[in-house]
Amino acid sequence: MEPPSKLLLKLSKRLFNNSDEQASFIEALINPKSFPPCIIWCQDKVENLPLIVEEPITWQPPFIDRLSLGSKPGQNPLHEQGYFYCLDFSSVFAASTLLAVNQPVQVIFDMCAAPGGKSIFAWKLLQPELLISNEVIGKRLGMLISNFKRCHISRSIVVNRDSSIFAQSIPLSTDLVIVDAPCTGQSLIAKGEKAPGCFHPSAINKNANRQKRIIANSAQIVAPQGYLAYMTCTYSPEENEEVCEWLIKKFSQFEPMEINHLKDYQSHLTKIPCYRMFPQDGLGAGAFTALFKNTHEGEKKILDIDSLSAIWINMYGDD
Ligand SMILES: C[S@@+](CC[C@H](N)C(=O)[O-])C[C@H]1O[C@@H](n2cnc3c(N)ncnc32)[C@H](O)[C@@H]1O
Repeated sequence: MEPPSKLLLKLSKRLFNNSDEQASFIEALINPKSFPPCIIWCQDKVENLPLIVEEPITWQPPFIDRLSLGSKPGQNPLHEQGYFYCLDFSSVFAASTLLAVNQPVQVIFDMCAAPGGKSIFAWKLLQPELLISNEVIGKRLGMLISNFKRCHISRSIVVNRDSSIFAQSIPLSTDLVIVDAPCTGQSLIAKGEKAPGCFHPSAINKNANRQKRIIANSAQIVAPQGYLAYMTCTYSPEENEEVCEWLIKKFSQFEPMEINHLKDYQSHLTKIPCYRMFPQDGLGAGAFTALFKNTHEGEKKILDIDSLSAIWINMYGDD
């Protein structure tokens, strides 16, 4: 076990006032552990799943199962048959703000989609008429498309453009935009994975600038009365609360929403409702999440699918 770096110590002091909390956060990072895996049921659940399912958290949606530590759901034949998609509980936590979306959603746009977890969660929960999943990095498209094919994610299209293109081509057209932003990935450390330079101020700054650019472009495609969800898997306030504060300053029509089921996880690092899960909570390596509503009244613009230059389409349930 390596001693905590100065940068990690500094971050812990910014995140927690209490020295015990600082110590448990640092301990979770320098002494990583495994967390129970989860699955999203994309098709109907099967009886007698040959995997041990943990007691659900109170707000856990019925299409999610948390499995016992060490379960390998990806090796079960039902996985290959597309019954479920595997993800970690941190992703479930982050996507769970979407449980607060309380109006019908016709179009969902996932701006940072590969390998597809948040897209599939949103598709299953909100059953949109159309799911548009964008992945800007070409070599990550294969896994996104193969997951959608395997899990039979219908009425969906995959696109591959920079967020600025969509801000221009499909403004005010989408009921829900998800930004699961590229980030420094500090929570990977709590899983025993590598994230080189993730605590370094220059990496944090570079990511924060990219996140602001992506969320600003994404905000422009949200329809009046639509939603914008922002999430990361990193701990730095610059990439999380500060991006959200920047967003509402720049686009004052976006109102951050209170998420009742996450109130115990509310971040004390900002006055606006934002939610964090930490590795020392024992459920997952950590996540940040917030949901905004576009309070503008007005007409939603019609979305021209042809303008998107889709690279994969499954409109009829075939793949
Ligand atoms: C945290 S991952 C997304 C995980 C995915 N939402 C899921 O739940 O499976 C962030 C994604 O953003 C993509 N990305 C990187 N740079 C980007 C950019 N400039 N604009 C949009 N997405 C970007 C990455 O390729 C990566 O796939």
